[in-house]
Amino acid sequence: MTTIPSMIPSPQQTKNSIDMRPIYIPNYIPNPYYVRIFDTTLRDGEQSPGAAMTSQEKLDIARQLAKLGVDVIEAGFPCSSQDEFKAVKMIAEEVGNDVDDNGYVPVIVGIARCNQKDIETAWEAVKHAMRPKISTFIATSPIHMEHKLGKSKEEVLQIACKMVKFARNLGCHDIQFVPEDATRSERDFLYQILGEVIKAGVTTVAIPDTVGITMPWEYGRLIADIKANTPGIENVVLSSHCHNDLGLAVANTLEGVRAGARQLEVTINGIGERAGNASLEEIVMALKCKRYDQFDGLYTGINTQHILKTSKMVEKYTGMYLQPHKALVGANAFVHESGIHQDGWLKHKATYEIILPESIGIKRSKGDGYVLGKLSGRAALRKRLEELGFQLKDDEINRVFFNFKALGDKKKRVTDEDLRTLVSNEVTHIEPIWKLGDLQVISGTLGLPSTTIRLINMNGSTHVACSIGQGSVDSALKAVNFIVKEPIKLVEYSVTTIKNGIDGIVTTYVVICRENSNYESTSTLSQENVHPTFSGTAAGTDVVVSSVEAYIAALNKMLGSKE
Ligand SMILES: CC(=O)SCCNC(=O)CCNC(=O)[C@H](O)C(C)(C)COP(=O)(O)OP(=O)(O)OC[C@H]1O[C@@H](n2cnc3c(N)ncnc32)[C@H](O)[C@@H]1OP(=O)(O)O
Ligand SMILES: CC(C)C(=O)C(=O)O
Ligand SMILES: [Mg+2]
Repeated sequence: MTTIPSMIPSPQQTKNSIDMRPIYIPNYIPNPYYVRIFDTTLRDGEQSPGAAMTSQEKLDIARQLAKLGVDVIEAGFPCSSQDEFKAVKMIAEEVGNDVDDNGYVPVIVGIARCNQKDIETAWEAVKHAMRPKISTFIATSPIHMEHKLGKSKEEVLQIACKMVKFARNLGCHDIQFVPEDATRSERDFLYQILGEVIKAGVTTVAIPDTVGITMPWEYGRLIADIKANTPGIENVVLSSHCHNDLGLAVANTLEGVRAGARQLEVTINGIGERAGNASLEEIVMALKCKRYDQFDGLYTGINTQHILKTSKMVEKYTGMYLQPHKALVGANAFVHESGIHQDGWLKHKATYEIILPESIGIKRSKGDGYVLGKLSGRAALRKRLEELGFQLKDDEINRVFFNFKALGDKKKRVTDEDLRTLVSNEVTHIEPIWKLGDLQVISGTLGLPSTTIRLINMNGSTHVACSIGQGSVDSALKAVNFIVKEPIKLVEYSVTTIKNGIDGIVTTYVVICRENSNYESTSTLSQENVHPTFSGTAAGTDVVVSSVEAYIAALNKMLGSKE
């Protein structure tokens, strides 16, 4: 066992030598403020239903995990299949020997049950790494020992010690022992078995909350109790391994580290068996955010700039897609929609953002960071309009804002296209060129729907046309097109009912632009090519009439607009 040097740096010294990774000694971390990150995305993460990866994909992720700077990569369960063995071996040979300029190379772990075949296979897979490690586990809770293993406490204790010694005799000197289902195990038995495997030669012991049943304060207490009661515990590194069945994996892990765990077992995006494991990004950023006020100066060696890239890679390879509101790496994690937040954020980012998104590798460009919708306010509307190249006066903003809110009530998002339409509506005050006279629709099961329409031009002339179409509305709009003879492209069409029931009022919203438009302009700020669009709305009890009226309203704006 390594003896502990007497010179331990203070938090202040640690503060000054920020993010220095101490040299790797299996059973001891030379800096008491350093927390090892043990990534198990490729082992427990892959146990997520449907997340299986090929050996090549696992190798790619392992390379990325090394860029992220994890201390330990649990690469897989070598005994589980041939391709899994190959994956772990490739990772050990390649990633496990790729030493960087600072001497960093990740430890490569293969997991094994407490039996000779698993352990031999794991060793064969990892032994070519510079820092190979075997993690061997056996359940210690009454329910698992009785119903799953069919073994007594004495048998489990004896198997565990025998298998640790077996692994050492193979030549493996860095061994982790895991008492599976530790949080439901009897305390005294836990202290006993941990004490015995430490004597048998393990370098780390992990305490898994295998079924995610534990409360944060219970998990913290368990770690503290193990530290206080396990013979020889000071000679090994204590590791936490928490599952998320009650959504507490991260909270439990953080309590674990506060109580003395100095290795944290985590996965990218929090993927893992059932509801997943503690998420690497959440743990690392929580430690970073609250390093001095809550965690006594504890720190990790993670290069946080690689978090987003790693998250995206794992999402893609596992097919485990992130919910938009996933902390830190979800699509909405740094996006603001409500007006009060947007206003604050536009004035000073830290009003609503606790970390710089750039610190986890998010690159923001213009227009990122906020979206417009029903709950947005004038500040964000003005900002986006400016980004799109529109400089509006206050009274114009107020009028656009009124219509913007009305649109927001109908749609989930108000897009840039919508904004351009709202502005074009605001700045064009047009005398109608066409009005609806009459229309008649024939529809049913006998033949195609057809519409006969009469439009009145501003010069007083009337024009009649008839058209068939895919449906009643389609036939009516086509009949309008026959009369007006303009190249119109329908960009958007939506109908909402204000009151349920067949007698309800329908509101129709139509957006059009010129087909093959040459009237393209360039937004001054975004430099995008922009086709002017024109909208119209109408309401009534007849959906076809309402649609035609909305279409004609948009058409009149288009005809009246200047290039
Ligand atoms: C909490 C965890 O995350 S543990 C890790 C879970 N991960 C996995 O299981 C993924 C990889 N697993 C596999 O590919 C397969 O389960 C294999 C290849 C390991 C084993 O397959 P099989 O031999 O067909 O066994 P099967 O999976 O059906 O059953 C597991 C056996 O291991 C035994 N076992 C379970 N845990 C342990 C252990 N830690 N030590 C020794 N034996 C164990 C069980 O009692 C059972 O034995 P039995 O068949 O005598 O009843
Ligand atoms: C086998 C161990 C490490 C585990 O994944 C668990 O108990 O959750
Ligand atoms: Mg687990």
